[in-house]
Amino acid sequence: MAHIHDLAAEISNYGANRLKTPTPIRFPRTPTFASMNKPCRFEGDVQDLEVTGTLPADLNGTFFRVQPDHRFPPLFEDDIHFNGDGAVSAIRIAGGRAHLRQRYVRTDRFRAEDAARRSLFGRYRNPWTDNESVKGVIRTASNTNVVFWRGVLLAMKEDGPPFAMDPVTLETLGRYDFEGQILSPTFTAHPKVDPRTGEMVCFAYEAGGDGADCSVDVVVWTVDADGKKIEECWYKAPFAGMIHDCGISENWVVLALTPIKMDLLRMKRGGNKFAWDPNEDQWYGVVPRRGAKSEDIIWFRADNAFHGHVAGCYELPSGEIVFDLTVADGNVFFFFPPDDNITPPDGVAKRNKLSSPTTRWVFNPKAKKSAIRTTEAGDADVWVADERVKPALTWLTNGEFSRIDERYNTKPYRHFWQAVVDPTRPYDFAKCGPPAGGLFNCLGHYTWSEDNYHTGEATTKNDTYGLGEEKGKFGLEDVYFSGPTMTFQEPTFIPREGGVEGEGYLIALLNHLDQLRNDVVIFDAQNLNKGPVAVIHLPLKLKLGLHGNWVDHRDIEAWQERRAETGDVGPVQVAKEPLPWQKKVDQRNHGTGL
Ligand SMILES: C=Cc1ccc(O)c(OC)c1
Ligand SMILES: [Fe+2]
Repeated sequence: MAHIHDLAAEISNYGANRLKTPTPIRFPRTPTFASMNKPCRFEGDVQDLEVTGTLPADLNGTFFRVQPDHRFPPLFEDDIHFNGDGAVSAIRIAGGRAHLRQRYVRTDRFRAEDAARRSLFGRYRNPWTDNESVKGVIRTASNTNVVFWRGVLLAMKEDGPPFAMDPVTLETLGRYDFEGQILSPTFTAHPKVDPRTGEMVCFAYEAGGDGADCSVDVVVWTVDADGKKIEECWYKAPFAGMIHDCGISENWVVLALTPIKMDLLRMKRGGNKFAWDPNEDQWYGVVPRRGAKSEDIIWFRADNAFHGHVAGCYELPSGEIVFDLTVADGNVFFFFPPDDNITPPDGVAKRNKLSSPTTRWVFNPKAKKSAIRTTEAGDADVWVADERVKPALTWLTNGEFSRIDERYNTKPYRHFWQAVVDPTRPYDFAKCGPPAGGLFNCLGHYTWSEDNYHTGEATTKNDTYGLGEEKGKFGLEDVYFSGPTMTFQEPTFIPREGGVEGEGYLIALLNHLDQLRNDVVIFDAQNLNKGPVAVIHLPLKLKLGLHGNWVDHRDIEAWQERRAETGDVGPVQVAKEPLPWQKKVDQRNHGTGL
């Protein structure tokens, strides 16, 4: 008889792709749950982490980041990383010491599954694959971003509302509806704060119904620095696709609509929510930040491509909008392949290797536009620019997760940072296997050249706009290569108090793919090539996360005072009532005696 350890690899809880038994706990033996992405599921605290180098004495704050991390084995064996429960890590740095705290976000989804001690929610953003018992329960896993807002940490995923956590204890306080002001079924994971006004500009897509009906309704809000919703306007998108990130300039919001499309029939059949459409354009919706009306939107379209994350967005003296983001030349989300019923397989262009340059668009918000009608938008107009757009500039950086010094949101900026893919560097495949999540083996610091840096006062040399293909033509590159057994997660910029743009530190998680363990690395943000100034060693493996942010501890303390019972703002109020779409589900269930 085989030894019990030899059997482990052969035993599966799945048959025909379905979870057959919730116990004993066994995750699928698929790449989604292997290597760096083996479930972590750790909740706890580690005080006084080991450090190599010296933690800068002026650092007093917390690096918050979030990872998808399935609490239970999923209902479907082929489940995807993006469907994991949000687990928030907080790296608290002060007085030259560092500490780790990690907690799951107690979403409604988490609580329902925790009570049942098994998974109940099915495929990514497809409620037709759920257990009947969770009908009407908010499905979001809050696994994409953690944003500090007016004293609370908001854990966000674009398929549902944010959940508020205490930034010190990481206790989940509850669903956050902005004190009853925002009741949409969905909410972005990429809100943007205007450093000049303190406003948060946010949006939602698939926002018109229950958040799972493939609606083309898009909404953009502004919440002011005092927490009051001061702007709200609803728009129609040309199709039900994904709008993951946005940019804000002083007067405009730019929404990037990516050609991965939802399909309700496919969902009802138990299939994927999204499918890549290689025949669809990439679109950019431009709307005014103030006093907008639904017909003010202008959708610009360009050749098919896949959006990454936004670096900067600002206006030129001409009134045109500069919008910079990485744009890949194929389907980055391989787990949402084209739908054979919609895109015949032989019509799909074969792409063997994706390139992901930093792409600059210059949009004229006054461009001529025409109304089109679509089945999805019904009687409503969809406003589309008459002329297609082309990139103003394509800088052949090859990375993702662009970040800037966010004190320069809405303004001309000079610096950005990315997790960089450099396939020419050595990689130890024997020790590491395929690099889970992508070969982000470098961190890059990019500085736009004089010609491509628009201070807002200086006039622009228009001749620098052109389709240059040459690497390095558009600015300077400062890169650090981690080594053949390591990759990076998204970097976050930490500004130095009183410093100019880009002066400060860069913090990121480092994946040791051979040891299956993580470090936290801190660099001088302008000298990545010199290597980290400090490395914090975590005694465990986290998972591949999405986004993170640094919060200065003085901000947390100031808000603790304001949010005390006796403070001028008072304790945060979490949602007290179900969302409007949930109330309708309740009524339906009463009607049928359920
Ligand atoms: C990176 C983008 C992205 C887009 C949608 C998601 O649901 C998500 O979950 C972690 C991540
Ligand atoms: Fe993102």
